[in-house]
Amino acid sequence: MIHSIPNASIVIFGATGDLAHRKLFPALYQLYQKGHMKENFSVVGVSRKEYSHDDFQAEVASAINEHAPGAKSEIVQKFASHFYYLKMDVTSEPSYHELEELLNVLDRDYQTNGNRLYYLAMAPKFFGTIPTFLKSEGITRTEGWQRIVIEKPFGHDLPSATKLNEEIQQCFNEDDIYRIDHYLGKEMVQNIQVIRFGNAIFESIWNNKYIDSVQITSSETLGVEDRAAYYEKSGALLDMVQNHMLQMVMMVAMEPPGELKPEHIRDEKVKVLRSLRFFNEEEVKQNVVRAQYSAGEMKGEKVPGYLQEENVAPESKTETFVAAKLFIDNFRWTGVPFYIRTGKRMAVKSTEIVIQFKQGPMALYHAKTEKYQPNLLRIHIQPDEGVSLTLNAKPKGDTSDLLPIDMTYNNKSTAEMNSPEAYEKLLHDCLLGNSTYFTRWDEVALSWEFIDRITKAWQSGTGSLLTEYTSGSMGPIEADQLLTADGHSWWEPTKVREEC
Ligand SMILES: NC(=O)C1=CN([C@@H]2O[C@H](COP(=O)(O)OP(=O)(O)OC[C@H]3O[C@@H](n4cnc5c(N)ncnc54)[C@H](OP(=O)(O)O)[C@@H]3O)[C@@H](O)[C@H]2O)C=CC1
Ligand SMILES: O=C1O[C@H](COP(=O)(O)O)[C@@H](O)[C@H](O)[C@H]1O
Repeated sequence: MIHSIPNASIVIFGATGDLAHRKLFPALYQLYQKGHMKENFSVVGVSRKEYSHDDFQAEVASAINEHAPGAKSEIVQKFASHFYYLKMDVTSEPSYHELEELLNVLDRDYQTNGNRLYYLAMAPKFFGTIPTFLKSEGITRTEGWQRIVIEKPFGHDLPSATKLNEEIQQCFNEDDIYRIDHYLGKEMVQNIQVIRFGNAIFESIWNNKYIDSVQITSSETLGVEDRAAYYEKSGALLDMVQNHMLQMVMMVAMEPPGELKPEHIRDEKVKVLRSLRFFNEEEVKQNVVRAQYSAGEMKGEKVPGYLQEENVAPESKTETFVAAKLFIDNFRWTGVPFYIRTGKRMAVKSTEIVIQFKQGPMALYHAKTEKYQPNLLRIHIQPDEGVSLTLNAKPKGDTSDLLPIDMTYNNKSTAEMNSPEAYEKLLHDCLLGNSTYFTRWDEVALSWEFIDRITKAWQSGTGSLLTEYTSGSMGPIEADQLLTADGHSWWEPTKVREEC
């Protein structure tokens, strides 16, 4: 449900950066032009570059025109007039006094009641420093609420994430810490709950008695682009699996919450991680595949391999693709493999969840034909948003053959990725104090514990070896073998099927 956002000041640390320009300004703009933000708000952009307030407002307007197509210029101008700029090095204590002075003026001018949201759109090395100074310099000491949004990556392993968390928790209460995972803001990721718990026909068969296996694919066509400095250290495991992929697993596998309250939902999600089988080194080798893209062709154009990309070490062992077979050892899911895969430079940009149902007890029809397909429920996260259900029917006419048919609901079909919308939803929730779709510390800690075992096995050399896949493919053969060993195969994302 959409509510009006309370009066507040928003401080964006890293306001000249990529995230602020491509996602945050457009997301705030959408909230404003839809009327969810009234006039009583201010946004302070912070970074080290030299800008006047006017320059910054012009920059914000231009980012919105570029990244929010169709924005109306008079609304953009009015919206941008709420923006202020402070040149500040976040590591320098004295500059926080200037920030406080500016915020005090804005609190008064916009009657914000001292409500403040701090968004850390900065490199992770600053995630501990900023909250520490915000508290020590008294900026968080106002009458209103104080909330902080932390971008990813939240640490690079469990010890670093724990240390960071301790630093932040010394300055903000857990309830006021919003660890963002933008996949949780995606329309269809949020819809998983409704599809499951709002439809008796699904919830009653959502278990190992009726479900054969689950597949989650998030494939990208882009390569590492200009992010090698970050990506070389993270790879696909830390960049996508630790957060987005595990979040989707939790949403599919969680038990129904007692109530639709943030803590009830987050409690159920975290229970999934408690039941997730944590691999030993041998199990990592058997169940986790890692690979790197080699040169290939995308849309008829030659593209370089990962090792030829700018700022990538010539001998780099960073994985750009991960596939894994996961097990959730609980009453509902024992015996149902969860196959996940994600990678860069793959054939299509697509995120899809496929629930494969078991065959009925007697092969009345499918014994006679190869056209039989198991029933599949596909949840299309992006670029299309929707759900489809594959059934078997009889083709028209005098035949006993089978014809797989799709019943499809398309929520929205757009050429654009829906990330800005995800940020819009999440910013809206955060300004309203709703943390349902933000990650709680216990979720983050458990996901790191799971991931650290994989990293350790890879580093020790006992885990699976790094293999290769051609740019423009759907990943290495080893990822296919992970499934064929169980008599399964990857269901092609809908986009690939359409393009064939
Ligand atoms: N970009 C994206 O699509 C995504 C980004 N993220 C995360 O968001 C965060 C920001 O990413 P992104 O915007 O791409 O990063 P950028 O490198 O584009 O921006 C970093 C920002 O930090 C500012 N900055 C750097 N050092 C200081 C300092 N000492 N004091 C004040 N400001 C400083 C820079 O401005 P200046 O140099 O002027 O000081 C710039 O505004 C990262 O944690 C990233 O992992 C997460 C998901 C997606
Ligand atoms: O967090 C990240 O996500 C993007 C993919 O997001 P999407 O919304 O476009 O699917 C990924 O490209 C990036 O490497 C990662 O840091």
